[in-house]
Amino acid sequence: MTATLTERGTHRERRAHVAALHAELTRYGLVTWTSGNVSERVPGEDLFVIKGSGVSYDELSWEGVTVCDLDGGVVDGVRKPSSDTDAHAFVYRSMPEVGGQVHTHSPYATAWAARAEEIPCVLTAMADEFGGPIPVGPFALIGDDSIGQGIVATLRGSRSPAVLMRNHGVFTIGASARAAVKAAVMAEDVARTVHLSRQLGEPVPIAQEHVDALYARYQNVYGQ
Ligand SMILES: O=C(CO)[C@@H](O)[C@H](O)COP(=O)(O)O
Repeated sequence: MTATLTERGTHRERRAHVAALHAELTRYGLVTWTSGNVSERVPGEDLFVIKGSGVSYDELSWEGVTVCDLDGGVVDGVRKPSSDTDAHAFVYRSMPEVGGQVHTHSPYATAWAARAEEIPCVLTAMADEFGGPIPVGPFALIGDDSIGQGIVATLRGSRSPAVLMRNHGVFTIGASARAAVKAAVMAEDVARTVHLSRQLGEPVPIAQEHVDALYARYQNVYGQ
């Protein structure tokens, strides 16, 4: 990652959009202090925008979001980009269909990550959004593209847009940053419900044919 840190004010609208999406992370209780981040690809430009490292959510405006190239180098901005910039860059380079990414330490889902245990598909809402269990990715150190490699290795070929990176937290992908935020919100919701269910006994799995049918309906028919 290079850091020229000069502000030219490019991609201001997308940076403002990504800055505003961070409010969803606090709204749903997915992050504490300055943990977590959101990024979004700039279509057609081999660039993405990502939260500045350690920037307070209360102060986050477009200037708190930095423009990077797909190697993680800073292109425009006055904030050093997120610690996870190289990880996000690796995912954007490896998965052209990904338009947005989110990272959180949301408590219930991260509790599953701490146990390196996938969340089994025992809720229709899981079949809808994740198309099966939420998988666990490998342990990876923070700061280079190791996390990105783990995300790609786990999610490539999976229907889940979320991975629980072992001992760390939740990383989600989507066609847009908003879609990745939704996956992060839903991941925490089902992590909590399945945890509660396990306090009552053993949750009942959903048959694969029903998971497939639910996923197809939600992805293709649900909504307006
Ligand atoms: O856990 C990590 C690193 O993966 C981050 O979520 C930090 O919690 C926030 O880092 P910045 O995005 O602010 O650098």
